[in-house]
Amino acid sequence: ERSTSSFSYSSYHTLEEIYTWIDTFVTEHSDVVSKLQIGHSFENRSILVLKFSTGGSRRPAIWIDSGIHSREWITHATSVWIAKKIVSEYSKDRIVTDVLNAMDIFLEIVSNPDGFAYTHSMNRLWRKNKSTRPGIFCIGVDLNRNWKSGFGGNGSNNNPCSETYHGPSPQSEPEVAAVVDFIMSHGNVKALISIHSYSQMLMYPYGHSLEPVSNQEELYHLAKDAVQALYEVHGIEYIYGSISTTLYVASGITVDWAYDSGIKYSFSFELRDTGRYGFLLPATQIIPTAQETWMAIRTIMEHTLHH
Ligand SMILES: CS(=N)(=N)C[C@@H](Cc1ccccc1)C(=O)O
Ligand SMILES: [Zn+2]
Repeated sequence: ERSTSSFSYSSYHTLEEIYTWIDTFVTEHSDVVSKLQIGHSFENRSILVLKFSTGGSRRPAIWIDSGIHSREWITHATSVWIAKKIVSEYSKDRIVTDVLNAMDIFLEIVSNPDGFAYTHSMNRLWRKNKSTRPGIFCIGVDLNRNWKSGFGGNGSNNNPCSETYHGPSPQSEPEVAAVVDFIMSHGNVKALISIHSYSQMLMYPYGHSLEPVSNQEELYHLAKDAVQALYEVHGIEYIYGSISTTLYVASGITVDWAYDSGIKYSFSFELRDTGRYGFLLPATQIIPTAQETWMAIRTIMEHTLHH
């Protein structure tokens, strides 16, 4: 469509609709937003990242990704709404203005485009990417088990038919390698937020081990403040803590790699709900979910700016 104001933020959209929206959004806000292509998926779809920047060069940055698990549709929809929120709050909201005057924000809305297209075409509950390998008869790698930190450990699976198949080697998947290459070459990413659904949780490393990270106290209190900011919007309650102690042991995950790569503010969200609808969250909950999630993310951004 010609303008993002005719886009329905309270509906779920296809990959093509989101990619078209991205082009319109960048055109409309070209003073602050640009579109980067950081790579291609296994099936050769573009992997796109929105860059929010008000100037400078190689400013400290915040990375946000959603949709690594393709069936978690609420996460892409939340990221689209948040993209719009960032540009509408700049020069209005003091925290957003301060953040964007000092830092860049990178937002990868569709981290698993092949899987996402497949959830629209063939299998709504597809989770993994769509990679195939000779002699292996099951499709896809769990992109939240393919990262180097703790790769192949407990809470990931060596069986290609498993939903938590970690792949043949760390970063074997183009969708993961593209993000690793981008963040490593940028070299100044201070915070990473990886958005999943569902369970209503805000978690931080480690997933692959029970040992606390060095700044565990700081992350605990930041998560507490973020969850409180979220709660104040619609009264939705989140639990928070380290992944391995709050949820389960999971190895080769995004936030463990980020943390071990020096990104000390690494978080993973599990958005609404707690299982009533699960991955099939009704579209009527998109905007309320995005509104509350934004307040938690804004809290994390503010802390990152000042520490
Ligand atoms: C329901 S789910 N698949 N999003 C749960 C998700 C939990 C998790 C999130 C972040 C880091 C580690 C683990 C996973 O198993 O990958
Ligand atoms: Zn997930």
